[in-house]
Amino acid sequence: MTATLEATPAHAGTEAAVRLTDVRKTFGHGHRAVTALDGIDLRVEPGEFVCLLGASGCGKTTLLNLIAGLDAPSSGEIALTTTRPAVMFQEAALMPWLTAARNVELPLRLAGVKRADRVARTTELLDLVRLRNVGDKRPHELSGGMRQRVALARALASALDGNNGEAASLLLMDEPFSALDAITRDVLQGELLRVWEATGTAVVFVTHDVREAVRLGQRVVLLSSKPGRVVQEWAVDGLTGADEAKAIEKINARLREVISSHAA
Ligand SMILES: Nc1ncnc2c1ncn2[C@@H]1O[C@H](COP(=O)(O)OP(=O)(O)OP(=O)(O)O)[C@@H](O)[C@H]1O
Repeated sequence: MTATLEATPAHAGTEAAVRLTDVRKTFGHGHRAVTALDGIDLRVEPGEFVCLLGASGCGKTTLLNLIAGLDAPSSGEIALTTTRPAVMFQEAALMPWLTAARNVELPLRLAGVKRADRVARTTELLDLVRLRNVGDKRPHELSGGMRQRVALARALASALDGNNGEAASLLLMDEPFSALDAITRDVLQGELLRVWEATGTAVVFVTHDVREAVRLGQRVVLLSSKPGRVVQEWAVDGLTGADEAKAIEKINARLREVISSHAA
């Protein structure tokens, strides 16, 4: 089950959805400089679901921001096949004065998509996240889980290239369910897997929850802290029952080891 980054020769010839080569990120200068990430090599295949796992402060958000193009690496290379990755954060950050449907439609409007196409695509996306009946509600009228579904639909809308209606080819998610209660989180994880299967998008999902990473991901990539480095990765696709439990236990043990070696 355990694999190293080098152990993916089957994809060597194909173009990756995301490819990071020797990426380093330092914040600040001189004796105050903090190296958040160092020597990160990572490849995510088209349509692959990868979970980035690590303790608080190990650089997960920094890495996602770099992939999203929200920040630039200090050195190294980042290559994406899409120019418009979809991004979803812990907080839904919806426009409170707009209805759910208008929130989903907003990125399409900003991209200059024609009204009839916008309406059709918004309806499709609300259907995809099972919110068709609440399109006319404002964010404060929705539950936390519903707001995150709207945020997911909006993220998918923002990733469209022009008005050709193509599904997102890369979805970047930063602990999107961590503020939700356990039952809602469980439901939303299932919904996300359904949306992933329906759209065929590649997903990079940041979490500090091993159980979540193993349930969702095809591959779990563990980062160390200060600086963040890839320490190990596991293929976890399709694991259920005892195999899933064993994987969770194994990854948890390794995560604890990484945290305690950092604390020592
Ligand atoms: N803008 C910034 N300026 C200075 N240091 C920063 C900045 N952003 C992040 N850092 C530092 O980089 C390191 C990685 O931070 P990052 O937020 O990426 O970690 P994380 O793994 O996402 O943490 P958490 O799980 O707690 O959200 C931390 O030491 C943090 O203090």
